[in-house]
Amino acid sequence: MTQEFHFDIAATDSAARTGVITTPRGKIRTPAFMPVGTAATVKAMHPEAVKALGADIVLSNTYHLMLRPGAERIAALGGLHQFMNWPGPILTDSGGFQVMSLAKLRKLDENGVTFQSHIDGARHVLTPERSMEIQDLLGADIQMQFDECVKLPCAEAEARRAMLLSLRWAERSKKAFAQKPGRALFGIVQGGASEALRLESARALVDMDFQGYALGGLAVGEPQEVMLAMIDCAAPHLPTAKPRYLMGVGSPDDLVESVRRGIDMFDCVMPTRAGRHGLAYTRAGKLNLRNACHADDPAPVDRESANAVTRTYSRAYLHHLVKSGEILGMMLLTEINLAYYQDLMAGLRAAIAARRLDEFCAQTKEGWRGS
Ligand SMILES: CC#C[C@H]1NC(N)=Nc2cc3[nH]c(NC)nc3cc21
Repeated sequence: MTQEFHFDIAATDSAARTGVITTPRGKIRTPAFMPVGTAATVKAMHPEAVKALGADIVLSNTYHLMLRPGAERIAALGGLHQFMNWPGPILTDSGGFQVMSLAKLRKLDENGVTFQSHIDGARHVLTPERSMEIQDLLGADIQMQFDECVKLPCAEAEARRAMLLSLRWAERSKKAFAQKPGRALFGIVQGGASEALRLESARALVDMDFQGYALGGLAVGEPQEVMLAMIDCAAPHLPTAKPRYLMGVGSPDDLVESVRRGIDMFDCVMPTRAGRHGLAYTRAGKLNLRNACHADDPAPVDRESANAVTRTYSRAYLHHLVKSGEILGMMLLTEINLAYYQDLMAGLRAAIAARRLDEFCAQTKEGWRGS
């Protein structure tokens, strides 16, 4: 097994790329969708099932795991892979976004963020150095720099202040990063909806030289065309040979349009969260199984699906489970949605390799129009 981290692009179709990221814990086929495993679990899914659906890598979170059960405890138990029974690659987010969105009584200064846990109110401090230490204790294969995630949208001056602080924290993250064989550290391009700030951030991070680059602070309520414009602005200034990761994105249409613009990695809570709320993502678009129109429908979600759950369980049964608040409803719909997301990514990879991406995207979107 290799002890290196490297990205090999196998084919391109316009700006889109397909390839493989090789890590000591396994290969990641790109474009890749990472199921979100925030608290060391992809909610409602056995890890074996997550793997069987086609996921090569999962995401977990520094913020949640430092609060409970604790990074040192996970390290003492053999690290996150052993703890959650996921032997494949794991990417950990660095905590900045979750501190902004979840923690109470946050105080931010040049050193880092002091905050109170949303779980028990305990006081914690996150700095670039502590975030790197936690991600190292977890044993993450891909670690993210610690950054300031200012609430967006915001004034350009505020976005610039946060972007510049995040650049200084990127330097400190890189300095504190325990470069163990095969481990990677990604920088995070900031800058809100400002092309100038995005360019400034991208260029500064590239000069620091990371193993991969993420785009953060998008899909936070801005129109899709603004998000896509930021990708068009930043992606060409990121090294072609390194992975590009769009954080927290997105809907199936977001994935398609971002892959076309050269994004290689994604994570999003949509498929898992929507599944727990009775919503199914399918080739024909979205299906709300809470809707009474499904109460007597014996048809499965998609009889052509490669996934057995999608192909066999009736809409009437799924409707019943969802309306009854049964745990099995969450499990089945989470599987249906992750299966669809992974099948979409597999289709995108194959289409790029065959240099027929435009045709694939047109066919895929035509299918959604059926909904
Ligand atoms: C500004 C910024 C930024 C990014 N910084 C870090 N560390 N994690 C993120 C996680 C995200 N999830 C979503 N969901 C829409 N957007 C995200 C953006 C970030």
